[in-house]
Amino acid sequence: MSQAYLLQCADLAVVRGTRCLLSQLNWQVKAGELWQIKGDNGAGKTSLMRAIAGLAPQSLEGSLDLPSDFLFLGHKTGVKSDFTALENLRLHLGHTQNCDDRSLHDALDEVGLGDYHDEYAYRLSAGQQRRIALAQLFLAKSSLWFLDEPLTAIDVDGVAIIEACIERQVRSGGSVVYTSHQSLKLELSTRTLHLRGRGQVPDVS
Ligand SMILES: Nc1ncnc2c1ncn2[C@@H]1O[C@H](COP(=O)(O)OP(=O)(O)OP(=O)(O)O)[C@@H](O)[C@H]1O
Repeated sequence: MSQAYLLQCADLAVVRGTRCLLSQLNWQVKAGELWQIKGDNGAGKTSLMRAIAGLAPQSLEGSLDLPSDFLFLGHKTGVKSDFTALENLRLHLGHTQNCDDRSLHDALDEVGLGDYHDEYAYRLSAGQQRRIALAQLFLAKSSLWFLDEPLTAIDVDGVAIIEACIERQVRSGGSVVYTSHQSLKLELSTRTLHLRGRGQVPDVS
């Protein structure tokens, strides 16, 4: 893969069941770029991200090249209710990111969960549970982030935290690909991949 590109898709198609969602996707993401995947409900934004992230390999056709250490935050939190906030964060990071306990605590503080490190997730609100997952943005060393609807259930202060994380990632030479039905206020130019649904070729702009 060329050094300049973090993601390269060639002639990609995404299929769910018998339904082709998109086809002939030729798309490259360069280091330092911010991309928004747009499209109506059901156009295939989540399916595309999950397929690229390797979570639904059976739905993907075509060729794909990306770094192995990418970060994927799905629109479902994946938080386990009978684990504490700290345990969940440790679980999310798995073996891929070697983080000491201090860094984990600091990340939970950064997302406003300072008083909840040892609270079981089932005792946290929807937005607080989501913030556990978002704490990864303070720990991930990945060059490429995929964020699927990161603003879901997040309040105004939380949105500002996510915006700052995205800005920092892109300005430091990483790349972010995100979906959102809400607007992000970012001092960055954003490129767009527009999914038109029904197996059509997406627009790149
Ligand atoms: N589990 C599933 N099995 C089969 N088909 C599915 C499944 N989940 C989604 N689909 C199909 O894939 C299509 C795209 O869904 P997807 O969640 O990728 O859309 P989206 O663009 O992210 O939508 P939204 O904006 O509503 O989140 C849906 O219209 C549906 O037909």
